[in-house]
Amino acid sequence: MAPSLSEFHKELSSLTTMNQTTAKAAIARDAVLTKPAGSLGELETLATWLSGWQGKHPPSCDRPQIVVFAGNHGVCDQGISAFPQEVTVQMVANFEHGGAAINQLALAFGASFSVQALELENPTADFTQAPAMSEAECAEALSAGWNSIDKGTDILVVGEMGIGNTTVAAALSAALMGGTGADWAGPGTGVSAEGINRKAAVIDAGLSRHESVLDDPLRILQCLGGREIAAMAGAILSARQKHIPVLLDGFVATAAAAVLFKANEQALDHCYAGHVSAEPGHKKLLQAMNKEPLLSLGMRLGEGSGAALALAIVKGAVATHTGMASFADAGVSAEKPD
Ligand SMILES: Cc1cc2ncn([C@H]3O[C@H](COP(=O)(O)O)[C@@H](O)[C@H]3O)c2cc1C
Ligand SMILES: O=C(O)c1cccnc1
Repeated sequence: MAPSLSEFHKELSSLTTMNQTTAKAAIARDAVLTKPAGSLGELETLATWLSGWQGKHPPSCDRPQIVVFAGNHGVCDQGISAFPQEVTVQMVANFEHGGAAINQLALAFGASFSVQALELENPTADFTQAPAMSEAECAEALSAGWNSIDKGTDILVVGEMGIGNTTVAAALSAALMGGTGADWAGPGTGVSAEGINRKAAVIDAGLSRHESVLDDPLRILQCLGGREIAAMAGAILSARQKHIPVLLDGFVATAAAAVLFKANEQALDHCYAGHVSAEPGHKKLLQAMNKEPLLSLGMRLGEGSGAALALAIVKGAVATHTGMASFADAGVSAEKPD
């Protein structure tokens, strides 16, 4: 049977929850490791978060999976990117040959990598003219993401490639969080100030055309989104139901996640923000969802690259949490009472 949006609505209303027993086991172990209490800062929070969402203690970061989804956007007809649309399919070939930034980051941090091209020869409709996708197309893209997670994956990074998709992410952000095109449009691949104004006007046109669906996040995704963005949303939701924590990448990946957040404010509790992108809308979008980024490196690439770098931090959290000695085992004196 063809997938439908109602199945994803159903998943969003029956989310798995964090395992309190394994989260507590992590907190208890943390308390006896040979360091002053709290001295590993965010690494301690990460170890507990991983344990809780993986539902196991000790937690692991041995089988990270990075999946990049690629899609093309009809809204490119409005002249909203510094690059031509054919770069999407050219970059897919580059990913397949190992030549993109994300290939090198996957290698550097021992992650598996795959790319899924989603009907690149058939771009979504220009959202200023029509819904970007039919309901069936949107559900199909969500399903592609839902089915993309490998057996044994213990942490997931989703990334994207799609010329024009910072305009799409900004339109989604405005529709989901409020505001106008000017509040969310940014340079993307490097458009001029005039280009940013054009992006803002295109987004405003999309918002007014699809005004009637703005109270339903999955309809917003269908009307203003794109295939790679729907696939990222499907993968993030699938990871939740499979007890796999997720690292969020930049503005575009976070806009996909924001669809889930607006449908259910608990839907991203299994997600950590890997980094904050230089694309200006990203910081605002993270703030709207109460997410603190792990890294801030001025990156603005997408492809999952910022989240892939954050794998190094998560690996550090797991290594210290699992490998350190306890005060008792190491014969180190514990803190004196006051
Ligand atoms: C060579 C190249 C590699 C990329 N890798 C990611 N993106 C990023 O830039 C695009 C979004 O920016 P805009 O909305 O301005 O088109 C997306 O494909 C995103 O993944 C790239 C862009 C280019 C040109
Ligand atoms: O932050 C991102 O996801 C981003 C920024 C610029 C271009 N592409 C993606």
